[in-house]
Amino acid sequence: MEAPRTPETVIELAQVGRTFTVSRRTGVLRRERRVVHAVRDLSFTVRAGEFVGYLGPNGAGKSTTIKMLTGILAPTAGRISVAGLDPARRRTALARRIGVVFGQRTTLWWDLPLRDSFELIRHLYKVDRVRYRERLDRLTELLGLGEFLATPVRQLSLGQRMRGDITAALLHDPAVLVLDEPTIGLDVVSKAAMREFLRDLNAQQGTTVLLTTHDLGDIERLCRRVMLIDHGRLAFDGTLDDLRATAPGETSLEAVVTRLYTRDRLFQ
Ligand SMILES: Nc1ncnc2c1ncn2[C@@H]1O[C@H](COP(=O)(O)OP(=O)(O)OP(=O)(O)O)[C@@H](O)[C@H]1O
Repeated sequence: MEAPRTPETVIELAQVGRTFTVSRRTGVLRRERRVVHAVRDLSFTVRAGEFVGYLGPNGAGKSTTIKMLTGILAPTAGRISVAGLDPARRRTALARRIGVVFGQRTTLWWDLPLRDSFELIRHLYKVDRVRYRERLDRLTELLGLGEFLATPVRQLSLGQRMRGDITAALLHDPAVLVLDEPTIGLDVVSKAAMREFLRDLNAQQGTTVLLTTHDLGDIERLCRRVMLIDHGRLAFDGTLDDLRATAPGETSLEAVVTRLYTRDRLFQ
């Protein structure tokens, strides 16, 4: 009998660190320089087809990690590989293999109709015209984009814009999708639809998803695995059940996570 194949590793971080040097004025002619460790000694792997939640309190280092995974920031220590590439050195090549959505800001062209933004993205990523057409039709149907494809992005509601951003991130059929607060500000119906879409994408197409969110409903409904980062370090990595088991007696995930966030300190 053949041994089951272990899915390949698509994201790998080995002892990754990222520091920022900040300076502040402490007197008329004096400045004090301070080194901020946004991420320290961070190591983890994500395998193809996983749906991983990446949690942490404000300032924990989530955005810094995502920026390093997508090549926007280079690490100051350690090694990163995403889809077999070093993100900071191979940013353009990586862009063809991953999709990224920042819930707080759009990657679409503000003044252009949604359809034209997609067409520009097709050119940027050199997506074959026939495959692009098929994919756009499919995403239009799944995300209900039809009625506002001709609308300029600036006139879209937040929920419509978010569906546009998700489509833009998926047009080139990436193997990895990185989501930074994709449901922020969405109403309950739009949020449920977005979650259902993401769950199907992962289950049916095997797209690997790394999701950062402060919405624990996203985590409960989507993620089998959860990583928790605190002060730039990995504080927890396990299944949702493992996470619940860290705080026996707590019934809600919110209470469990609150306990972990505040275990050692409050607002340090
Ligand atoms: N460009 C920068 N210059 C200086 N310090 C920075 C910079 N970017 C991030 N930091 C610091 O690094 C730490 C981690 O920030 P990061 O934005 O990664 O946190 P986060 O987990 O995404 O927080 P939030 O949930 O509030 O978005 C914080 O202390 C932050 O002030």
